[in-house]
Amino acid sequence: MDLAAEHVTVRFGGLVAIDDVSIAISPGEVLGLIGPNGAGKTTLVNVLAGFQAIARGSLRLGERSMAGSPASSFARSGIVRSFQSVRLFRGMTLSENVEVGFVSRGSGRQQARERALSLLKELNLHHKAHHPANALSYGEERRAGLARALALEPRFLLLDEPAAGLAAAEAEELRQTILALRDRYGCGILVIEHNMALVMSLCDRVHVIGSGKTIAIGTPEAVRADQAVRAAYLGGKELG
Ligand SMILES: Nc1ncnc2c1ncn2[C@@H]1O[C@H](COP(=O)(O)OP(=O)(O)OP(=O)(O)O)[C@@H](O)[C@H]1O
Repeated sequence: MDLAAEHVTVRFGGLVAIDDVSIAISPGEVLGLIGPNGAGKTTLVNVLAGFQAIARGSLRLGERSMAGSPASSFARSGIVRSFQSVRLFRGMTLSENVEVGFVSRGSGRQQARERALSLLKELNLHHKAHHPANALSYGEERRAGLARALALEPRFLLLDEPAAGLAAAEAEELRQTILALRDRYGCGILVIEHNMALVMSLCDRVHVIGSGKTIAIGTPEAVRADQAVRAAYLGGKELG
């Protein structure tokens, strides 16, 4: 069951932020969404997560039309979006932050606690489980954001620049974590990311947009070699 936007257009007043774009994510794949600043990446992810109304086009999860449904209905269907800045509940422990997600999906308190601890272990954060959420390092906070998103049991996980601000070693750790989570949970993962080395090594496919339009869709190798991508996206420079 794919999550797909077809021929979608989004306008902000007179500005066409997304112009007839079709994008699809399949379960179990990691799809990169790249493009220069202002290309429309965040807007497109907001469309897929149900946070942004569309002027034209369609949106579906499998056979089910999602356009016009409230954001809560996207979340209930397993479409989970993470934000660039992690919004943890600061007055709670890390574990409690994750438990909230499991409880919202119907787990009892005890089960939520067990599942939170097991997830934190997978993300190499169990040593911080009972620390206040405001006592995490930057890298830990980013992984905590991932834990929070995973506690919502996503079928599709939409990640907005998960590696922003991470050092190379932390970005590599994040890459391995994302792939392990994909393999374990089988969810489709869309990643907006400016770190090209990470995009090229993490993604099964890459969707490139510029000025609200699709420039190319393909494997990392195909996209890296694409003349239109080089010209429009990087002014002819080598990608990655
Ligand atoms: N709420 C809004 N109101 C008006 N214009 C908006 C709004 N959100 C985005 N835009 C405009 O739409 C275009 C696409 O923005 P968007 O944030 O989706 O791009 P992006 O590719 O995510 O950029 P970045 O890489 O800088 O985050 C930009 O021209 C932006 O200024």
